[in-house]
Amino acid sequence: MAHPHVPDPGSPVLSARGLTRSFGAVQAAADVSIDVQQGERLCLIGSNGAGKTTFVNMVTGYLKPTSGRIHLAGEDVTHRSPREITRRGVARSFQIPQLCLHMTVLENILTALHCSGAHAHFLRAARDAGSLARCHELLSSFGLAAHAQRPARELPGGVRKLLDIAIALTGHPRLLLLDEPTSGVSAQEKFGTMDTVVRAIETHQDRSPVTVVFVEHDMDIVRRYATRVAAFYNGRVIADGACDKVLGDADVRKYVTGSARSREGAQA
Ligand SMILES: Nc1ncnc2c1ncn2[C@@H]1O[C@H](COP(=O)(O)OP(=O)(O)OP(=O)(O)O)[C@@H](O)[C@H]1O
Repeated sequence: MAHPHVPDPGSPVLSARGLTRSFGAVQAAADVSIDVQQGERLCLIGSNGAGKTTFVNMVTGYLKPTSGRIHLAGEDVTHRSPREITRRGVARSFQIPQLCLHMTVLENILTALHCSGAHAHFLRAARDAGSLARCHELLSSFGLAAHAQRPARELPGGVRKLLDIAIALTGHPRLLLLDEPTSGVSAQEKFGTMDTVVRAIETHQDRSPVTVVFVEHDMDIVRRYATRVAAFYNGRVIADGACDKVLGDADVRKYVTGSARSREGAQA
C-alpha cells in the first residue's frame, strides 16, 4: 500500500538534525546535522572511525539514533525500519558488496527487482519481459552485460562494486547512499568506475535527478565528483560546504586529509 505522506517539494530530500549515537564509550555520532537538497552529490569524508558509515546506517534505518530526527522530503522517518525507508525511495550500496555469490549477475539483479517491491514474485519477475529488459538495461549501463550469466563469486572486486550499485538502482531511488564506491578498485580504474556510476545514475533517474550521498577516502575522486563535501571527525561534522572550501579548511587538513603541507596547501 502506498504510504500517505506526500513529499514536500520545498523540503530537503534528506534532513538530519542533531543525530547522536554511541557504542559503549565511543561516540560515533555527536550532534550531526546535515541537509541534502535534490540533485546534490554530497561526499562524506573523514578518517577511519570518524562516523561516516554510522551516519549512512542511521539514514537508512539500520541503526537508530539515540537522539535527533531524520526527515525524508519532509516526512519524519526517525523510527522507521530499513524496509520502510527503502519504500520511501532510499537505496544504498555497501563497503563490502552484498551479493548472492552463488547466483549469476542477472539473478542477483532480478532478485533485487523482486525485493524492491516492483514484483511480488521472483519467478514472475524472471519471466516478465519488462523486468528482464530493465535488468539488462541496468547491466548494460554499468558495462556488466558481458557478465550477466557469470556467478557473482567469479567477478573481480571492482565489478562486484558496480553490480552492488546497479542493484541499488533497481527500485528507482530518490536518494542513493554509496559507501566507498571505489574501495578495492585500482588507481587506474577508479575514474572509469566513477564515470560509469555517475552516467548510469543519470541514465536511470526518473523525472527528477537522483540525490547522491557517497563516502570516499580518495581526494582525487572527491574533487572530481562531489558537488559538496561534509567532513567528519570523532563523530562530528567539522566542515560542510563547497569542495574547495572544505578541503582547504585548516581543521580538515589537520584531522582528515593530513595534507596541511601538501597539494591543498600549495594551491591555496
Ligand atoms: N556496531 C558497532 N559496534 C561497536 N562500535 C561501532 C559499531 N559501528 C561503529 N562503531 C564504532 O563507531 C565509530 C564510528 O564508526 P564508523 O564505521 O561510522 O566510521 P567510518 O567513518 O565509517 O570509518 P571507516 O572509514 O573506517 O569505514 C568507530 O569507532 C567504530 O569502531
